[in-house]
Amino acid sequence: MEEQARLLSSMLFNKHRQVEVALNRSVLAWKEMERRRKRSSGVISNSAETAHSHAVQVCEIVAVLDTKEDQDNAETRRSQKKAKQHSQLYPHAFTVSYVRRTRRHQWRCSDVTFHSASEGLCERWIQVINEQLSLIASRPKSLLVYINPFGGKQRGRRIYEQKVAPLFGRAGISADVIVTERANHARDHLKTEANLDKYDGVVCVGGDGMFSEILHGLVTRFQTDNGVDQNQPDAEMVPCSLRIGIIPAGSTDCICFATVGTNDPVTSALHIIVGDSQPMDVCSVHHDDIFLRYSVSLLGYGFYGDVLTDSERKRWLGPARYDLSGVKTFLSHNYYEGTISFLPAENNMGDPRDKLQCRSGCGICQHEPSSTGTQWEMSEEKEKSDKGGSSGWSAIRGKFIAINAASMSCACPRSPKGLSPSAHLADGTTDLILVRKCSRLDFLRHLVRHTNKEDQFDHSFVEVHRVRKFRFQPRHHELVSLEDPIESPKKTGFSPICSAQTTCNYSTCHSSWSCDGEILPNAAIQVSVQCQLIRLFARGIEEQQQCLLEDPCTLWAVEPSTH
Ligand SMILES: CCCCCCCCCCCCC/C=C/[C@@H](O)[C@H](COP(=O)(O)O)NC(=O)CCCCC
Ligand SMILES: Nc1ncnc2c1ncn2[C@@H]1O[C@H](COP(=O)(O)OP(=O)(O)O)[C@@H](O)[C@H]1O
Ligand SMILES: [Ca+2]
Repeated sequence: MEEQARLLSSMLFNKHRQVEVALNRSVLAWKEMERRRKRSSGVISNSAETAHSHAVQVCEIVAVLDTKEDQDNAETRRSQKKAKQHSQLYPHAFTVSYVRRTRRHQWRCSDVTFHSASEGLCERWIQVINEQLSLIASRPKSLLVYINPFGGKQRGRRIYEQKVAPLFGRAGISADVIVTERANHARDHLKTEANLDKYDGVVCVGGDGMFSEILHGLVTRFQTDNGVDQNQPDAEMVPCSLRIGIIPAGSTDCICFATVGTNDPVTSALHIIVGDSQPMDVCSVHHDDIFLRYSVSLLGYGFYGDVLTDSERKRWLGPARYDLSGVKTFLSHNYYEGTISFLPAENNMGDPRDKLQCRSGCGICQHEPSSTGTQWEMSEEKEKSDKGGSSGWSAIRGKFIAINAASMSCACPRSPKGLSPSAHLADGTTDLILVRKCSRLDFLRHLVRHTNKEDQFDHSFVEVHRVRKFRFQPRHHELVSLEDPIESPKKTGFSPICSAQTTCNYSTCHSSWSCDGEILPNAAIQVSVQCQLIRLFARGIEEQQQCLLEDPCTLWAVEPSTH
């Protein structure tokens, strides 16, 4: 940690022990005086929080508040006589609320209260800490919150009111809350009505489907306001300046899980409060040059499309609908024919099998969209110059059980490493996973590997490509010859378990695309990745060692500038 001058340093009391408290521009630290004397010959620990020395990054302070009389008295009531005397001697106090990391990427809000005999000193501490917090421009002050009361286990409203709103209140964030009354309420409100100038961000309380509504509302609003025609697949899109926060209250919560590392409402609320920012790729999906939808997580045809279609009929089951539909779809064991064409990403963009996971501060995602745009233009150039010959595009025709495009890992509680563990959140590419026709047992092996440490791509029937664009054409669109009738849907291995089809028509011989949990109306699609089109109130998944400050003791090394 770079040594910085202290802004403030005082002898205060915490839990009736004398502590030296010091603040510089980046760290608030405190250590017990008595214990320090006792361990003069001992080793000073390097960790962020030892028994004697504590440090909190200023950027992770949630709030500092004057500690009210009644809190003080409550503390006194709990303690013994000595403590009571102590609190009479030091009646003034302030409380710092800060982010504390717990297990599995979860954050909690902890409090530390410092007491003093001097009211003025406490006021000074509150003022100086607040001054430092106000310098953090990335922190939101005003938010627009949409709650889906019916997402997941229908706990969205309660989660917001009980876990999130109190934290926003403590951090001094004002929030306008809209509880949605119908599907697409949030999307439509954002598209046309909401006065976005009033807000520093939009918060979505719900699942991936609800996030998708917010995404569509915001992205469409920004394109409309800037005269961008979304029906043009090659239009240069305008990034959204408002960040989106996700309070997970859905069934899969993949977008939250893959960007934060957990689907925990309190953790998400704290990432919003500290003003995190995580850029994210968005795929635009078109059919015959008509805009269909945007996707940030999974575009899945075949298996995942069929699971979703079936699960929609079982919404009343809540999140369990996916398990039931998953088993049913697995047993159906359908495969689908078609041609997938794709424009591969440049070699320096890594490979879906390179085991380089996208983590907080990921180097691959650090490129500004403009620089990635340059590479993109090079690909476009290559594509144009090669027209008629062997272009940069590749095409694969085949029989597929699943075609998945994962623009991020798609990690979620069901699959903690995700569909494509090395996919990047903001690199301008999507990982195309092609699962060819195989036996049920092989497909089961492939699925099970999503839940353990084995490589789900290490099968002869699975291939994976990192791409910037792709197109899919189902076979029934390619073939019109009656001499080559198409059966539907195709079964592999055993005889059909679910309803057998004997004739083919458009509706039965194709699957559907699941687009972040919404069904697309067309099977033939064109997809382009729009690099870093949106930003979330998140920071990507933290490496474990990022959870510790380097050395809180460095703050003690410099002389105080203020007392
Ligand atoms: C034998 C064990 C097999 C386990 C396989 C697990 C593989 C799970 C990968 C899940 C990827 C999820 C990608 C995200 C999809 C969501 O957008 C979508 C909608 O979410 P929500 O709005 O919150 O409901 N969820 C799904 O499509 C669920 C897929 C479940 C598949 C079993
Ligand atoms: N008030 C509402 N009534 C009905 N549907 C809604 C409402 N608000 C949002 N939705 C829709 O509910 C769907 C599922 O929402 P989501 O929050 O993702 O829950 P889940 O993860 O359980 O699918 C979304 O497609 C969204 O458009
Ligand atoms: Ca990506």
